[in-house]
Amino acid sequence: MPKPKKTDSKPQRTAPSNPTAPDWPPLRPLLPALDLSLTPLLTDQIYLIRNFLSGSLCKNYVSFLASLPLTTTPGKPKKDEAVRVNDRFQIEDARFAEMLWSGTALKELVTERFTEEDYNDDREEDSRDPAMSTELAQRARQLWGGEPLGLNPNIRIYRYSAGQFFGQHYDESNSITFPPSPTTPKPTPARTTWTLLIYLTSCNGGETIFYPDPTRANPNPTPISVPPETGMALLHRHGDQCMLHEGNEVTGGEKWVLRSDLVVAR
Ligand SMILES: O=C(O)CCC(=O)C(=O)O
Ligand SMILES: [Fe+2]
Repeated sequence: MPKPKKTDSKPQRTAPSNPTAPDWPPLRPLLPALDLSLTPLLTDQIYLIRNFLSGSLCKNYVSFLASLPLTTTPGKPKKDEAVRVNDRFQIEDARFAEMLWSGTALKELVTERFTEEDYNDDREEDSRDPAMSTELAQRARQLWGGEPLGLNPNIRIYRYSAGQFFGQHYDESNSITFPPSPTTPKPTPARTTWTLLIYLTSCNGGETIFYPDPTRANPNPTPISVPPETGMALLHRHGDQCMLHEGNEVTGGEKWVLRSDLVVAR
């Protein structure tokens, strides 16, 4: 097995909305937020939101993204970088990050509906109780590694065609200055704690595969394989507690992914 590498090792500062940012299509149609849920695949490590974006929205996005100037990542990585072969587009776009956070179910799921108990019928009564909402905020900070502010304006688009892949690696946490947003009117010291992947297509192969650390009790744990599913979002913990993972080789069709990160206050 090749030595796992780190990615995104350079610290980055966020910039305000980029004037050269793409004219992103609206995030519509969307499924009603109440029909969506944050489902644990591995508690405290990997969560899924099925149908986070609708099929028609994904289709529309893929045709739009295909018109952007994607560049092929060379197969020869810099020292200490994971081997990755895909076509990418990267942009600092705080406005789009805010659109993805507040203009979808994400903000509500991450800040209010992230535990099984919160799906019960008493939810509305609970959230009106100040003691309950303090407890909820405390539990959110525990799971997400701090108070969730939004998404990393560093937006990355990946296209993997047949034969392309992203080798085994860990995702690093980055310190950023979170730009002013409706919830945080001033620039706020922040850091990324979870990776957000949104699959815009299904394909053959291309699974995101996570490798749990071997333990004494389980020296040979089964890898956790997530096949790309149109419109599904995946959140996984990164930084110190990141699991080793990879984007398996695509064997048929195209895998399109939109990547950002969850940002919390420092
Ligand atoms: O494309 C994938 O399945 C994985 C992408 C990934 O690991 C990353 O963006 O860091
Ligand atoms: Fe990764």
